[in-house]
Amino acid sequence: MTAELSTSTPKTAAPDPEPDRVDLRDVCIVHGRGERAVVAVEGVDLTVRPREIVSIVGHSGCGKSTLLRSLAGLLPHASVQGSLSILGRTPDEARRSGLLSMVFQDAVLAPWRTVEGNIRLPLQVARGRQRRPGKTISEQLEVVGLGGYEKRYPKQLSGGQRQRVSLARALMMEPRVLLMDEPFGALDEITRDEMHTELLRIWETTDASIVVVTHSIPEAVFLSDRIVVMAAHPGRIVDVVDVGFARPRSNDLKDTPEFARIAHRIRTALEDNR
Ligand SMILES: Nc1ncnc2c1ncn2[C@@H]1O[C@H](COP(=O)(O)OP(=O)(O)OP(=O)(O)O)[C@@H](O)[C@H]1O
Repeated sequence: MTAELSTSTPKTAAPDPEPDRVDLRDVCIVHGRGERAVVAVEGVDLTVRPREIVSIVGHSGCGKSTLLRSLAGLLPHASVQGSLSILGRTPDEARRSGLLSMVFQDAVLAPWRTVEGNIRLPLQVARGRQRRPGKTISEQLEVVGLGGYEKRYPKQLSGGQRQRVSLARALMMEPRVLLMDEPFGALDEITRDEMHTELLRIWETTDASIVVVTHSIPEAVFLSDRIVVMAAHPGRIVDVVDVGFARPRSNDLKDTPEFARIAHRIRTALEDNR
């Protein structure tokens, strides 16, 4: 499906933006222009409440990463239509002020910098434009279970440890919204399970909402308060599933019938909308 959007469309906050939530209204995102334009996302409405964890699942190419990148203000303004409000601000403003940060699948650490140097990097780039960090680097490393690792280099860390550093870096400015794109996709299953409980433990120490893109249904069910199921051509939301498990959650939850029931509903929504 192709479409062309006005290049003058600004990426704006919603008309009456809620100051405490992420709000998307009728968001449409087009990659490219003219003949080559691809409608990656169409008609998306989504609200993420304070301290909510929302997962986005869907088949490859349905627009999950595109949607997440739009929330982070990482797409050209002209490609995004509709209103996006991050705690009453535009995505750009939210990212620049440190209200929002992002974790990617590959930890994206500079190999020539120590753990400490990697965590410090975004603070140096921002040079005072952001709010002051709430914790020291050492304190933040303690939070992610890597106390004493300041002087190590990325190559001296396991995949799970690198992702913890990436998380520590993202949390330095104490963001109110954390966006995660397949954060554990490159990890083996055992480490992944461990990182699920670790992420929830760390999240308990913050006041952040999390939006996480994942290909893993169990990961989505385990982490989330709500799961958004997307389908492709064009990328759109086809189901939203509430997950009511109490917190804190332990990995035993994954063996329960209720967990299986929710996972089944998600799988069915994905199959029905292939
Ligand atoms: N920079 C780009 N230019 C043109 N088309 C793009 C660009 N980025 C993504 N697309 C297209 O937009 C659609 C959505 O891509 P996106 O990466 O958001 O999907 P996804 O659901 O995250 O996929 P995956 O699960 O494989 O990562 C796809 O059809 C993709 O080919």
